[in-house]
Amino acid sequence: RRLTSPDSLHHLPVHPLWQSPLTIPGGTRQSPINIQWRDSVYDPFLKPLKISYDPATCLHIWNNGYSFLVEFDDSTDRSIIDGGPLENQYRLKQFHFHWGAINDWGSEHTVDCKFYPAELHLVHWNAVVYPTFEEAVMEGDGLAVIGVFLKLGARHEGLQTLVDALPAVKHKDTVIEFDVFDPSCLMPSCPDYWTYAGSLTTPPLTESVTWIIKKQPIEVDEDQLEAFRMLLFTSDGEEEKRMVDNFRPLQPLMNRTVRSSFQ
Ligand SMILES: Cc1ccn(O)c(=O)c1
Ligand SMILES: [Zn+2]
Repeated sequence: RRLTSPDSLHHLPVHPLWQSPLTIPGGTRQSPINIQWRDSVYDPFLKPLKISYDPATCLHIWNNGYSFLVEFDDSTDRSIIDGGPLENQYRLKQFHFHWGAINDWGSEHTVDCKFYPAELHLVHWNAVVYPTFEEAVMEGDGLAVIGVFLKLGARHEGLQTLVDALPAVKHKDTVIEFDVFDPSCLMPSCPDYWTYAGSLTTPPLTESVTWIIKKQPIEVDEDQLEAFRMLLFTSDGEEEKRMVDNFRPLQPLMNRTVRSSFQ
């Protein structure tokens, strides 16, 4: 006996993405988490993170209905990261952000329970071991995501070229060409990071991510954060819903240790 017939499902309220299951049954390494600075363990064997991105691999920006993604040509090893906690190199596929309706919250990870107004995620996959991104998403060592906190401060000139393009992707499922951008301009100058084993923060929430969270935030100004907040979750013609608060709630640390690359 089917508990819910297919047509009855259509009458359920539509859940925005991150209000999808808050916890994964049997999940032991979910993300995001609070990083308690004093509980993180310095690991002297952690290497410096090596980043080499080719700006020409940038393809387009698209509003996928829960963030805006800047996607890259990942058919070759032209934009990769290596070193850090990683066993081999990982290919850049896309980067996106999570942010709040106001500056008091918006990041996915917190540091000593402090939220930042936004968080950048640069998503890479293990093309050395897995043939496709889709397969890597299902494997424990499949993905590596660099997290960078955004704090309110000076205008970020590198981010501005991205901000200027956002009005063109206001609505869900809109895309524009964006063919030269070097995401390394979004990296803070300090090399220090925390790292831990976690998951995607959006469905399928698979436990396939080695997280590398930069200790130092980058500064952006109020106008740049406001530009994120004028994007819409909704498609053109639908009742407008501002794209804000697109972050997943904190998940239990369970049996994990956060390592630091610094003392
Ligand atoms: C692959 C993936 C998808 C969504 N988010 O938020 C991530 O950080 C990584
Ligand atoms: Zn993310």
